[in-house]
Amino acid sequence: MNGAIGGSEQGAPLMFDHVSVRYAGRTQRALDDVSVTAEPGKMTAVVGPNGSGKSTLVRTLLRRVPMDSGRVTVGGVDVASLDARDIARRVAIVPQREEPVLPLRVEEFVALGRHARRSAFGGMSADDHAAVESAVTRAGIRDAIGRRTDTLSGGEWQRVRIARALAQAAPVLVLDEPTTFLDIAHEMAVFELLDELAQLGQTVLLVSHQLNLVARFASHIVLLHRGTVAAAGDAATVMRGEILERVYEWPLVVTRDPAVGAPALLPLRGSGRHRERPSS
Ligand SMILES: Nc1ncnc2c1ncn2[C@@H]1O[C@H](COP(=O)(O)OP(=O)(O)OP(=O)(O)O)[C@@H](O)[C@H]1O
Repeated sequence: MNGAIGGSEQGAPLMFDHVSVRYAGRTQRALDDVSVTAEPGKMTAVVGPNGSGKSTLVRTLLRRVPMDSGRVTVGGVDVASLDARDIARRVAIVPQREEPVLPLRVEEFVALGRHARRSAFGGMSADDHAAVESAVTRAGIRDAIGRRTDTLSGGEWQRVRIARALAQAAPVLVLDEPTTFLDIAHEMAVFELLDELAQLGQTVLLVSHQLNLVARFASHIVLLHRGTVAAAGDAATVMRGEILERVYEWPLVVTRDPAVGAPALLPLRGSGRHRERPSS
């Protein structure tokens, strides 16, 4: 990821307000009275073990899950009152999973991010072209231009999907595990890009399993556990050994990231004769 950052939309607060969700056929709620606020100008991260409800929270934004109670607002407007196009003008989402369905070229796929801003029969405007161009540069996918999306590697496809969301130029950017499949350099570049976008005023909500990078970059962290908020706050508040061991059900220590001094998690070998404990 590289290139000039410019023309970012100013963010709007994204609020999940006492949200409860129960999927059909399940006795347990996937989310139980969860409240999360992502503020403009900040990177907010939602973390937690597999199945703790992170993607469900993202899905409530698209109204794709049955909410028992609560509401989700963007800039104070309830998403229940908006149609899909209105939501897409306000929130750009990179979902956790997605396969290239149509045989599109990369630049055509990124241009889909402009859909909500175009008239039904109009072609691409100069603004649309500029937004696609900027997204391609920011996402570092220029080398992939001209290629078909179904020929990309996992990491290339991930970055192309991020580019489509950037092209949307929405005030709120929501990414569900955007660095899966990415190597160290591309993963760091994504975190640095999101940090820059947040500093420019956008609202950035990130779902991630990369706790150590989240601790370095996010200003606000929400730890989900079995559909409830186990901890929320800055890295020092959430990245605590006793909390993380209980939630992840695995022995670990929290140490200091030598580069920046942020809390850093070190999982220990946890079973049988390999069980480790730090020497004190
Ligand atoms: N469509 C569905 N129908 C029934 N249960 C579902 C459905 N989608 C998710 N769940 C359940 O809801 C709970 C939360 O799932 P969710 O996908 O939100 O977790 P997650 O925190 O995103 O997990 P991961 O880290 O594995 O992606 C899990 O128990 C999951 O099995």
